[in-house]
Amino acid sequence: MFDTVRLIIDKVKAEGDKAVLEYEATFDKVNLSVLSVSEEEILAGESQISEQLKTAIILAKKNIELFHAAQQFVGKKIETMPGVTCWQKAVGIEKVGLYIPGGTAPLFSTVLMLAVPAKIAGCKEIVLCTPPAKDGSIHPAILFAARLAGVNKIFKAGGVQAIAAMAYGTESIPKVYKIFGPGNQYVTAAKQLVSLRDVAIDMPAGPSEVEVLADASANPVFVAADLLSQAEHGSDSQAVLVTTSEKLMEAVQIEVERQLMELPRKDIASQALENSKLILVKDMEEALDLTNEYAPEHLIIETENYQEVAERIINAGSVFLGSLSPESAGDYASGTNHTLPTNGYAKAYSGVSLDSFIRKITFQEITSEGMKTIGPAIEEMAANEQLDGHKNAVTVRLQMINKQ
Ligand SMILES: NC(=O)c1ccc[n+]([C@@H]2O[C@H](COP(=O)([O-])OP(=O)(O)OC[C@H]3O[C@@H](n4cnc5c(N)ncnc54)[C@H](O)[C@@H]3O)[C@@H](O)[C@H]2O)c1
Ligand SMILES: N[C@H](CO)Cc1c[nH]c[nH+]1
Ligand SMILES: [Zn+2]
Repeated sequence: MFDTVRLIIDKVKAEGDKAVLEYEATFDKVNLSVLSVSEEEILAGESQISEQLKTAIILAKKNIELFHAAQQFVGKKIETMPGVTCWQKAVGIEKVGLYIPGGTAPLFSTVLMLAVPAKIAGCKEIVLCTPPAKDGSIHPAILFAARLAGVNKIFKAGGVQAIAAMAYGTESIPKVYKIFGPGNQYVTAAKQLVSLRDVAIDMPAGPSEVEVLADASANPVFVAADLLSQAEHGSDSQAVLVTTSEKLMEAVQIEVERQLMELPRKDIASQALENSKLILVKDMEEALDLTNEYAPEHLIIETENYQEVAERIINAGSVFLGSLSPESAGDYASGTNHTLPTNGYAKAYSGVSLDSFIRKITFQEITSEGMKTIGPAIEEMAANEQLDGHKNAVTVRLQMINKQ
């Protein structure tokens, strides 16, 4: 797969819009003449959305805003020695590219998860790419959420070609400094390849995963619903139950089969269930070891003492506590971000947050008092690294200060 992805990236890098348009015809089966979404299309899209959906999107945006605005960095000035002051300032990344998946479902909720923190961070240019439908349109809710959250430009491009276009720039799609957003295995591979040299990325956020960690107190109807909620994302999604109760496991198995039949996306979900597992463990210790080793993107803890269990989680993307906290809450509207590391990457990466959209610049200011105290140590270290130019930059200042 990486070879195919590399080929697409190279062609987009060399041929720009022409290659993106060709790949849109190949992979999304759509014949486009332009990639950018016009103002008229955005307005027409907005008029197609029901008032109920607008209200729900506005509610979700408000919660996501509240949660991410509370993550604002407050840089403290630290006097490391008298007269030597150091501090950090957070600055938004100027140009960011958001990828919104659209292959199997139009994920307009992901627009909020990425554009809301980008806006709070102060990113100036927020570009969005998403695959169009076969008639060349973009789902109206994607357009509505994008406008609401402050996206500057929207383009009809999906998959590898979209990632390559944002990484290198084309005639119409601007080059950005960092690319964000989840996607299927092709999108994730493309993000990893372009990030080797040319652009930053948030993290590998691939096919969705959920683990439910449950004991005998859990409700099998809820557990089955949670497993299926992620299985329906794609045939490569994973839904895992880890439980200390054989009785619960059997009840969940029956419930999954029953609820699956009622799901419109039962074909996708049943393929995902083939990569999924119900695992019986001997005790909570074994459950915790297994969970921390799996490092699930999402973890739902439905046990009697879920707060104690949660204290012992060290590897997971986002955790949902108790029987009334389904993953769907975090996927849409509780306020936390749903763009999260998959495939074990939660051991090393955090999900998207306000921090993902900023850099911290360090500052320092030294007074003559500070230079007198710190200067000799710098001179000594520079001389021993045999870097006399460095030493001299301090010496000339100390000479001037000592003359005063
Ligand atoms: N980890 C997270 O935070 C998170 C959040 C939301 C969604 N997701 C996941 O995002 C994924 C979305 O996937 P999707 O497929 O629906 O949409 P997508 O937009 O990621 O992928 C669609 C694109 O894939 C490309 N493609 C398809 N087949 C190809 C091929 N054979 N070769 C090259 N390119 C090809 C096409 O260009 C198409 O535009 C799901 O797996 C979902 O679970 C993850
Ligand atoms: N569960 C996905 C994250 O892995 C996010 C999502 C969007 N819409 C519904 N769910
Ligand atoms: Zn989901």
